[in-house]
Amino acid sequence: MSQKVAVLGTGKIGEALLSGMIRSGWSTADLLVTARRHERGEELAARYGVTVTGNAEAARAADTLILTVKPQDMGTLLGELSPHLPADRLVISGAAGIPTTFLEDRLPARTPVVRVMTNTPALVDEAMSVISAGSHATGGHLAHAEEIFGAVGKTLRVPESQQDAATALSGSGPAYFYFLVEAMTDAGILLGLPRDKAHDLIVQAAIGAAVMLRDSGEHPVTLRENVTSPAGTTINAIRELENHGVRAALIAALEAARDRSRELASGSG
Ligand SMILES: NC(=O)C1=CN([C@@H]2O[C@H](COP(=O)(O)OP(=O)(O)OC[C@H]3O[C@@H](n4cnc5c(N)ncnc54)[C@H](OP(=O)(O)O)[C@@H]3O)[C@@H](O)[C@H]2O)C=CC1
Ligand SMILES: O=C(O)[C@@H]1CCC=N1
Repeated sequence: MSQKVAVLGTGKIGEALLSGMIRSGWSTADLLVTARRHERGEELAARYGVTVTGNAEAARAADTLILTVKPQDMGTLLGELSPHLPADRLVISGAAGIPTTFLEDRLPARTPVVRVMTNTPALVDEAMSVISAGSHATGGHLAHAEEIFGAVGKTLRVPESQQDAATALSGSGPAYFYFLVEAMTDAGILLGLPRDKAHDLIVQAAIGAAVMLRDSGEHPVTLRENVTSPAGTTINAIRELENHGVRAALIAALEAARDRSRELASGSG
């Protein structure tokens, strides 16, 4: 028997997941989506050939519901779907900061809830989706969440107490790398390179470094030391990074992201 999956609140993350599920072979007949705006629903139906429906109907029809609204919209969405949700349906939340207890308190008793923090590289099947069980979710529910999010990249199970940290590292993580690329491209302009060439050089350096980090088995320190010749160019740059406190800035930045994730826990922040 086919399992129906509904994506509720299909914005950037919901669409990234939906498109990945279709790319990886899910039948559109088994997928439902909801959107707040009529024109957004029409856009998704035209782009993917999926059925667009209301939140109440999705709650009644789907075996698994994936909620990809903003944390601030989660309370309203749960209010819309909860009265229509049959027992034992799996509810997966993709929202930053929102604890599984927030959903459990607003859904029918003993509803299994799984919390997932994915990231935008889902669009190119290179996401990291960090998965935690709520109090009524079983290993089978976690495995089902892994099957769904495995369509768009890697998955990792963590205790829910680590979700705010995971959100700071990997949910927000791509933004830090885009920021670094943007800043280094500006440096290329300062050094007299045309912007398009500076961009290409930095992006390829990022891709090469990322593949080596993933595939070489070497520690990042070793990889950096291998680039850093005695009395060479790289050590001059590293000294400036240390002088400007870049390491401390990154630690503080991720701590601030973790703190914001904690603040979102009420769903109203
Ligand atoms: N963007 C990212 O990099 C990541 C985001 N997340 C999490 O994913 C979630 C979604 O983020 P993102 O995709 O960026 O946000 P978007 O605003 O792009 O998507 C959320 C969508 O939900 C819709 N929506 C809101 N309320 C309802 C409702 N009651 N019924 C149906 N649809 C509704 C919104 O409609 P409308 O268009 O009218 O606003 C919007 O299209 C957030 O909780 C975020 O924390 C997680 C990992 C990474
Ligand atoms: O900035 C945010 O709140 C979302 C969650 C993780 C990435 N983007």
